[in-house]
Amino acid sequence: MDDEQPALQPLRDRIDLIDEQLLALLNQRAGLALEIGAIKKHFKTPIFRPERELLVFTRLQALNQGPLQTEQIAAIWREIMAASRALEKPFTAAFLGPVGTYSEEALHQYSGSAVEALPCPSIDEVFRAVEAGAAKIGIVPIENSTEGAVSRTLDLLLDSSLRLTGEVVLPIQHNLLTRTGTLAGVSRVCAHAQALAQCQHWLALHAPQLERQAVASNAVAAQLAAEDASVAAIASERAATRYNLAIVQAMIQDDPHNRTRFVVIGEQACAPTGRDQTALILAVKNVAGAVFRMLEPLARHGVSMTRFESRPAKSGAWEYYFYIDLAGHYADAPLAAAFAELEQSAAFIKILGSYPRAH
Ligand SMILES: C=C(O[C@@H]1C=C(C(=O)O)C=C[C@H]1O)C(=O)O
Repeated sequence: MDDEQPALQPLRDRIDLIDEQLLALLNQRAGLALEIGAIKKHFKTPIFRPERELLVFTRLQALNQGPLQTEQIAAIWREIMAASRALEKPFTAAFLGPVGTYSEEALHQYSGSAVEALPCPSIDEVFRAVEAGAAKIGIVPIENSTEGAVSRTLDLLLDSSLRLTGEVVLPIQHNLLTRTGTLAGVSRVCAHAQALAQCQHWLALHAPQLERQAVASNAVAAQLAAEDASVAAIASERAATRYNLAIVQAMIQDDPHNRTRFVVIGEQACAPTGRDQTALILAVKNVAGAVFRMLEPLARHGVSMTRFESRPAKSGAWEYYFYIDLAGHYADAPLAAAFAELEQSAAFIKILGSYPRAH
C-alpha cells in the first residue's frame, strides 16, 4: 500500500484539478439549461426534448476519441441532462412495476435517474397514469425478440390518445434467483409468462423438477422468492440486488441475444432528428389485394418498412389492424406524401407518432 502512494498521488492531484474544472463547467452548463427552461416556460413549451438530447450525445459520440466508449458517453450525458432537467422541474414517469422490472431499467436508460418513477401494476395502468396527467411519460414493453409482440400494448395504443415519443431496446438477461443461491429445498419457479417462455429450454434441461408459475412480473416473482425459500424467481440482476436474492445461474435465457423493445408514451410530439422512426396503425377492407394496395404508396415513395404486425380487429370477421413501423419522420417529404395517399385509400389510419430511433 505504502509504496503505491508516491506513484498515485500526483495523478490523483491532477484528477482533483480536472474535477474542479468539470464541476465549474457542469454548473455553467446547468445555468444555460435553466435559462433555456425559463424561455420554454415563457412559451409554455415542454422542458424535456428527447430529440435534442439524442443530438447532444450522438454529436459527442462522433467527436469522441476515447478511451471512453460510445455507450459510456451516452450514459454520462444522459445523467448530466437529467440533472439539469430536474433543476427546472422534475417530471414523473410511469412504468410497469414493481421496482426492479426491466421496464424500470428501460426508463432509466431513456431519461436518466433524475425522474420521479411511478411504478404501475399493469400496462393498462401505465397508459391511464399518463392519460390522467399523473405522469408526463410512460414506458411499456412492445416486443421481444424471442416471444414477439406484447399484444396488450398494441391493443391499448389503438384506443389511446397518447402518442409514441421514444423507444429503448434492452438486452434481456434472465437470472435464476433464490434466497440462498442454490436450488436446495426449492420446488417452484415464478416469473412473468414471457420470461418463463424465454427460458423454457434451460428450465427443461437444468431444472425440470421445478413447477413453473406465471406471475404479474419478474419483480413480483423476486418478491415472492424473497418471502418464501421454496420459490425461485427469474428476474434481472437489478431485482436480485433490490430483493436481496442470490444468483443460482446467470444468463438462462434460451437466446443469448434476447432483447425487448420498450416504447415511451406521452402527449408531446418529437421534432425530426434525421434518424427517426414512425409507427402507425392501418386497416383495409377485407377484399382481394387490399393489403397490397395499402402498402403500394409506401413502396412508390421509397419509404422503408421496418416492422409489420397484425392484430385481430375483434369483429369476429377475420379483420385485422396492421401495426407498421417506417423509417423516417412523418414530417419528412416521402412519408408525408405516402400518408396523404393512405388517408384516401385506407379504411382506417392512425399515426402513433414519430420518435428518434434507439441507438
Ligand atoms: C437545455 C434544454 O432542455 C433539456 C435539457 C437538455 C440538456 O441538458 O442539454 C436538452 C434537452 C432538454 O431535454 C434544451 O432544450 O436545450
